[in-house]
Amino acid sequence: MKHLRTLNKFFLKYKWKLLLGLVVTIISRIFGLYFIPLVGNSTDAIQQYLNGELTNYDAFKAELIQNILLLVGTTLISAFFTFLMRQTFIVVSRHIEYDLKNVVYKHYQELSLNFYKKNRTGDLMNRISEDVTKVRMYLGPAIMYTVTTLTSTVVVLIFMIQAAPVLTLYTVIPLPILSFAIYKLSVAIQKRSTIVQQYLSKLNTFTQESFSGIAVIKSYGLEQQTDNNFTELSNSSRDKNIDLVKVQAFFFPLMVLLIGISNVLVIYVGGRQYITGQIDNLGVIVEFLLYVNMLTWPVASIGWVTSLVKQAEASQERINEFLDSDPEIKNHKETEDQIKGKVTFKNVNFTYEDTNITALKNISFEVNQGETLAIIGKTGSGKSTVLDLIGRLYDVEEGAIEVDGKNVKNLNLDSLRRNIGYVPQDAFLFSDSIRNNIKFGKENATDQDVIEAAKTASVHKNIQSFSKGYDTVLGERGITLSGGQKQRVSIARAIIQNPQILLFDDCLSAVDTETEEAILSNLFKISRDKTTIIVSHRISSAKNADKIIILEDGNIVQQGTHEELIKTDGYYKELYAKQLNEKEM
Ligand SMILES: Nc1ncnc2c1ncn2[C@@H]1O[C@H](COP(=O)(O)OP(=O)(O)OP(=O)(O)O)[C@@H](O)[C@H]1O
Repeated sequence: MKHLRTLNKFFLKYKWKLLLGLVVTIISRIFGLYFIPLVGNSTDAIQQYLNGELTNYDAFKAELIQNILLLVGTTLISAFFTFLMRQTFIVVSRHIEYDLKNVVYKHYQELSLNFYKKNRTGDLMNRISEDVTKVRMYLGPAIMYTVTTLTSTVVVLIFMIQAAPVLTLYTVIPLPILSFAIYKLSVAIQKRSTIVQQYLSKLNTFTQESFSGIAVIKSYGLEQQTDNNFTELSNSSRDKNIDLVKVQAFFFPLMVLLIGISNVLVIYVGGRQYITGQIDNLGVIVEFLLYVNMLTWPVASIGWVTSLVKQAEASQERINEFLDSDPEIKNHKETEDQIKGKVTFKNVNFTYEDTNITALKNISFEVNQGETLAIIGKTGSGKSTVLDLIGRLYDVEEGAIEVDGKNVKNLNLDSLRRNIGYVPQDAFLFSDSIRNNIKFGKENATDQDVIEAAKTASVHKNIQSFSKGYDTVLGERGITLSGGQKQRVSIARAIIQNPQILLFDDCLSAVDTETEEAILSNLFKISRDKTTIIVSHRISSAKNADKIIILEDGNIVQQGTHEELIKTDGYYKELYAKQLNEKEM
């Protein structure tokens, strides 16, 4: 139970509701069982009247009517309290499920990129949905049935022992066997349902990927192969489901068999005791038959509840594994910082933990507030890594990265990131309206702000040409926009937040040189007091920058202005000549 201890704080939060649930359950059980002595009493009265021991017909009739009214009354009261019982326990379990999901989601958001690289999205989703649902089964039904079982068993046993102690002993003998058998069965069911669940996850991932990659599947003519793979997977999934159903089919017959054995024992032992005079009235046997049936479900539920708790324990362990993992990137300063934008790299070395690739080697440079730096280099030379390190998506071990002369590790993380407008290489747009995609950068932005940002990113005219304008809803991953349009919406999103540092990661690659020029000149106007770093493969993006650095295999191999670099032999000069040639052709 050690993993489930994490949930104790939630129990404390809802302690009064849970206590109320306990009281309500006890009341509902007492009233729920009260009808049994009434039935026994009525049977005895009928027996006495038939034997001639009771001669007054009116008194006999009055007793029966009184019993019937009491029976209806107590059952109604019990039903009402059973309703309240569900309203407390199950409602609390839903509240805790909600709280737990929020806690997990918030923690996920705080975890670093490295965590996301190590764990698959499907797994993350499963833990926040499937696993939390399993934990809810412990919080709601498991606790509710435990309380019901305990109260029912205690109340029933008190009633039974009062009526006939020896008969009680015989009739409860099969019940622990029933509980154990149900437990074994539940474990077998659980094992099989875990496998079914895994197959379901595989099927989901497969279908999701094949729909997302439908363009590749179609263009390579892979429909038949994909279809075959799907059929194979769904056949295995069906077989595992059939395995599960076979075991589940034992559940009710087993219960009926064991209830039957208890009933036979009541009739056999009770009958013998009645014949030998150890029991005075037949009503006791009738009462016991009802008691046994009232006890069966609670006792059977012990086995079921045990397996629910075991499943919840396993799920909570998986949830805790993520909850206990510390975000690698931590905020070391509570108070906010005013960011101006000067960026300095001092002898920075950086190696990716998972691939062991040293992406940056002894990198040093400085960009003052208001300046523009361009980073040029071949693919894989470390350009994107430079940008990622400024916003502390990763922390460096060797060397230092400073903003406004302070190590980024000592700045308030929130202030730092809010002052960075980052446009990634692969523009990611949410399945939402264009307006909201741009506003993502600044929640309280007005429509005018959105339009201004879109104008600066040279995408306003395109958006206006859509019939729904800024309200155009983008499909999953923004598929209704062209590559260049996506990049520009993504630029507008960075600009709207009015950050002090703008980081553009090769985000003009999909626009023509004319549009590129328009965007760069607009950016120049709005970023006079801001620091801009542009990563690019194109000279046209870099030529107006205050500084240009050339990266090769993680090293700075050249630096200077456009004018200086085109006069120096090296990568920049070659690239310039090549791109000039292409333009002329
Ligand atoms: N998240 C990552 N985890 C592990 N290794 C990485 C990661 N990102 C990049 N690398 C590796 O680090 C090196 C530098 O990559 P980086 O993305 O910084 O290059 P780049 O110059 O931006 O390339 P491109 O122009 O193709 O975008 C590459 O060898 C790459 O394989």
